[in-house]
Amino acid sequence: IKDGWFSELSELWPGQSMSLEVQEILFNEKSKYQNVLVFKSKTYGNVLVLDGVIQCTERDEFSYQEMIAHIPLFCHPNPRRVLVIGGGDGGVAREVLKHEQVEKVDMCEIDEKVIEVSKKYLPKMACSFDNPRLSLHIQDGFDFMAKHEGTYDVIITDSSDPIGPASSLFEKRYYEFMKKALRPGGVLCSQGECAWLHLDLIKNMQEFCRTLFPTVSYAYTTIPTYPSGQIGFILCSLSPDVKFEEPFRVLSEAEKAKFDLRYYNDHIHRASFCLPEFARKVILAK
Ligand SMILES: NCCCCCc1nc2ccccc2[nH]1
Repeated sequence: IKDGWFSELSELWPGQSMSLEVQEILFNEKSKYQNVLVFKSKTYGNVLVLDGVIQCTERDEFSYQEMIAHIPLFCHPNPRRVLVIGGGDGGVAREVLKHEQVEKVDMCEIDEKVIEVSKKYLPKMACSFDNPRLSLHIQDGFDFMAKHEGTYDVIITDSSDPIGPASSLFEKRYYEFMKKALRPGGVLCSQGECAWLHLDLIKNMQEFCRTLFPTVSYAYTTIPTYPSGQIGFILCSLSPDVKFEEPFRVLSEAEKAKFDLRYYNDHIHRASFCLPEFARKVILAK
């Protein structure tokens, strides 16, 4: 942090950097796995940073949390068992629990320091940790996945980036384990980086996913504080009949009111799968 500004620098986005003006540093310590920083920003609320990379801000987190959770959940006819890998801020769990038919959410976060600071400094995201339907596991998601077979209807991988503790979550072996952990008709949705920055990584992941799943697709959302202002999602289904682009279920106006959504709706669901030509021809090429 220099002259009151935080700048996000990473070899994952060379030559560019997002800066946020800092009002106050709230927390800054090394956990067992990474440096954990929380600061109060001038215009984006509290900001969580892991090893110098922005993970979420209070002002725009809803875009990512709603889309990574509701795109897969509204594509499944009756999701009862859900697994969230990562997402220590609790935002994804908050969104998943809005679905009443979900009986149990298992959440696996490797770094309990992330949960601790989220509860303290990101209360609107960490609001579901005491939900009786949520079961929290402080564990490496890769190891957790290897121990669960035929259990989950939906698996959401809300990981940080491939550099650091989440690197194993971007490998084919992890997707092989997720395939085993899913129930018939199961779907998965993973943090899928950015087409402006990581097209080769996305292409490679889509290719190995196609060797494992009959249905594979890619969507993205706009979010000011992630590099290049957007982030994507990798979607896979064990069912060959799923059409991710068309929500299987659409909420009534009454149900919509209860979900209190600020980003997700069925229109943006469909639109999020429309890719610009430079990305479509690489990512969706069979
Ligand atoms: N450079 C884009 C990073 C995307 C990060 C998404 C994300 N945000 C998180 C917050 C807490 C724990 C895990 C998380 N994963």
